[in-house]
Amino acid sequence: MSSALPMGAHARTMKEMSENRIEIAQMDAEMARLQAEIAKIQRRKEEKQRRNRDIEAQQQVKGDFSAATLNYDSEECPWSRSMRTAMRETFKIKDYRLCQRAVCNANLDGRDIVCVMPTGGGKSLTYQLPAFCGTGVTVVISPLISLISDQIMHLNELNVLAAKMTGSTSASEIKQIKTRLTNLIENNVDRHLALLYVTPEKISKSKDFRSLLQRLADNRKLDRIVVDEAHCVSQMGHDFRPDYRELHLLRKLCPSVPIMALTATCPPKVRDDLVKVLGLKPFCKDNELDGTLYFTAPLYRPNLHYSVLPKSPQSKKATDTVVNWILKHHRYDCGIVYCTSRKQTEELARDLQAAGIRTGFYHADKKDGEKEHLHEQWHRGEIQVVCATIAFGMGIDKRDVRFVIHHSISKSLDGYYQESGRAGRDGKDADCVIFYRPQDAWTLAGMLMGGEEKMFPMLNFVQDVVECRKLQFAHYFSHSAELALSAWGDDAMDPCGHCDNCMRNDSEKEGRDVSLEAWQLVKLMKKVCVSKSRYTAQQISDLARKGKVAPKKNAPAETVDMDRVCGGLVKMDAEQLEFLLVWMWTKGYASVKYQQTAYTTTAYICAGPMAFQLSELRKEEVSGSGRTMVTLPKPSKEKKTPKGKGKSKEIVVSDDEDDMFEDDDEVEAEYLNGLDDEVQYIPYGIALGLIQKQRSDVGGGGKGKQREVEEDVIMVHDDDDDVEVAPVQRRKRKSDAATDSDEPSNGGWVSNLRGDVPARKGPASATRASRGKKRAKAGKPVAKVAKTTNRLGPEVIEIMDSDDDDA
Ligand SMILES: Nc1ncnc2c1ncn2[C@@H]1O[C@H](COP(=O)(O)OP(=O)(O)OP(=O)(O)O)[C@@H](O)[C@H]1O
Repeated sequence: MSSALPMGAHARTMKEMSENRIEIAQMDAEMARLQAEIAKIQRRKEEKQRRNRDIEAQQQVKGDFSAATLNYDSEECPWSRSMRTAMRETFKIKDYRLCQRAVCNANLDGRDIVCVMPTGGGKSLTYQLPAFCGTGVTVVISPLISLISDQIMHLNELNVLAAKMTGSTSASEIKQIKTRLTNLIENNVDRHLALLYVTPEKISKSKDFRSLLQRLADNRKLDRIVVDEAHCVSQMGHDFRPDYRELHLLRKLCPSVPIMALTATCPPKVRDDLVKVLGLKPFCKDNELDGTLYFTAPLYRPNLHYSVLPKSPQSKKATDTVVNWILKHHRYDCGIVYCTSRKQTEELARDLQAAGIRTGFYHADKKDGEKEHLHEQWHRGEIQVVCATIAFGMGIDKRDVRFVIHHSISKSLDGYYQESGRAGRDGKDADCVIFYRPQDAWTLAGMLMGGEEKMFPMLNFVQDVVECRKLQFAHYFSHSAELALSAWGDDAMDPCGHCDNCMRNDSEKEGRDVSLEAWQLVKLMKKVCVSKSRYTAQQISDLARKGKVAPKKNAPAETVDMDRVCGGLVKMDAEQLEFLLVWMWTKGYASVKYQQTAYTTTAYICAGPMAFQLSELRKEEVSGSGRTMVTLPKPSKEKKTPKGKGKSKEIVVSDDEDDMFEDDDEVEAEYLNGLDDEVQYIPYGIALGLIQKQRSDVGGGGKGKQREVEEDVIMVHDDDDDVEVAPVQRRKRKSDAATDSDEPSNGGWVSNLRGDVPARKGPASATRASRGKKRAKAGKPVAKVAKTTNRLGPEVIEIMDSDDDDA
């Protein structure tokens, strides 16, 4: 019997199948649309949940704050008048800030206190002023000698009697201090020592000092004990110090002496630890007369301008970027550059020094004496920039720090908030800049070997190119530290309007659908990490983009058939792909395994616990589904310097440093480089940095040094610290030919690099943009620089001036 269907039936069957296929495809499309919709709703739901938690936290902690300040924020206390006089006359401070008055009053009333105020918010005054007004001594426990020295220096300048007992205090000084304290106990003094600073080791290790404390307390001459940077007590904090644990001895030794704990960051777990370790009384409710008072003050500091800037994968270039940024934005200002390693602090300091910036370096390997010396030099302004590990900075009180740069990311966002908070303590504008590249995330992972819960908020911060930095801090601290959003000011939910993300164009903030790429990466990691689990993020990125990874010594290149594994190569720029990998790690699509050798720990990447959410799907289900939306930074358009001796490359310096791009070099470079493929434009400010650097490379900046190069080159004169950059010959760009005739023959651009570059006569701002575009399109940059590469690195060999339109 034949199974063949009659012709009509067959055609009907075929037709039905074909209709079914169409319907299935439509259903797939509908499902994909619904999934994207669900993902969107999910995001909106999370946003609403987050908002509700914010409101709850706000209401809850607002209550605590008002209870704590109710009785004390007044001028009605018996000591109010004398305290105000001391504040003005001795401390030269006109009025109280934030919750300073309430804390001072609570201190003089003998309360236990936990005070959380922003870095640079003025915590010191809250115990120094009561100490000055009291009759006994205030003992301050502080984690770092540099911090202590700084405070003592400042207090002595104000003529407040303060001393320190640390490892570097000489025997004769210690003797003197002890005599003073004994005299105080015996009521035998005219002017008493108001403040005595010690490190926590002094409490944990010196029996002699502990018995001195006890004697002071027994004789009612110990007014209070202040624990500065109190978060160091807790292992849950970002800066745990084992010696802080031993501070539990204090309450036992001097049970009736009030204790004050000060910090800028205090998550609930840290706060609980504080209470436990320091033996503080339970937090008081309402207007109880006993119990520990908890004060917080707004943590947002509007004078700090936060930004995250891209960092080159090559370390030399990365360092140059930092040097040039400083030269351009803060040539004569005081600042700190935080580095991850001791070696990095020294190298960067050398480069900055070579660029003519008075720079010192600071790290744990330096001897105590050297540290103190550097610290004093910095305080006196003899050193302008300090390149340091995080050993430098906690509690550093230099008011005029105009910038804090992080050459690499911090270990946690709490840490970053503290470190960057060293800037702008005088309330004036200051920049807080992180130079970030995704590979730093893996380096830090290798250093920390875990601790993702602390690292991820930091990574989210640097990878987020959309949300206002102030709001990111506010969300982080209000969740992680359960701090009230009100701690970020009354307008806590308003964007700051001046960070990099607030200043970014909306077009740069648009999310990109990377569902397919994320799916491919998950598939790839699942595949290769089963057969071999040792691929770094960089290698996974290579495999994903090229299907092969660079061979190790004498080994063949490792290849993966990407078509079979995940339907083809991942089509994404390398920088963006590494950025995506970090994002996948923070979201659980990827995870990290660590491999330790005697010298280093390497972080290897593999599929994470959430990977199944993507890997279980088919390619058609993820492709264009909108499941995974990420805003990636724009790929940088860095052009490669030609390799090989003698090869040269023309670079054109644009003149618009104070015109249409309003000093934003990156925007300027991006715009100009989009105009012409053959010529690389560099912004004027960066060119100045280059020239300055070369000047110090070749001439050392010494008096009378002169750099004259042959024809076609720029002459760098260094005469009595005046530098002239004199163009000697004009070189024509092809497109310039028509316009060159009316340009002066020797350019005439002479600039004194020591002072400000002479202001150019510029048209009114309304016409700047069109003028700038016209000039750039006509190929009329004011100055051109041709560059060769020699052993000193890039050498500027020619600067030519075109005209100034307004001349
Ligand atoms: N009420 C005030 N008015 C003006 N300036 C003040 C006031 N209170 C403190 N300052 C100044 O602000 C600067 C920062 O104060 P302080 O060193 O106490 O900050 P901090 O809160 O201890 O910061 P950190 O956590 O970084 O140690 C100091 O230079 C101090 O003199």
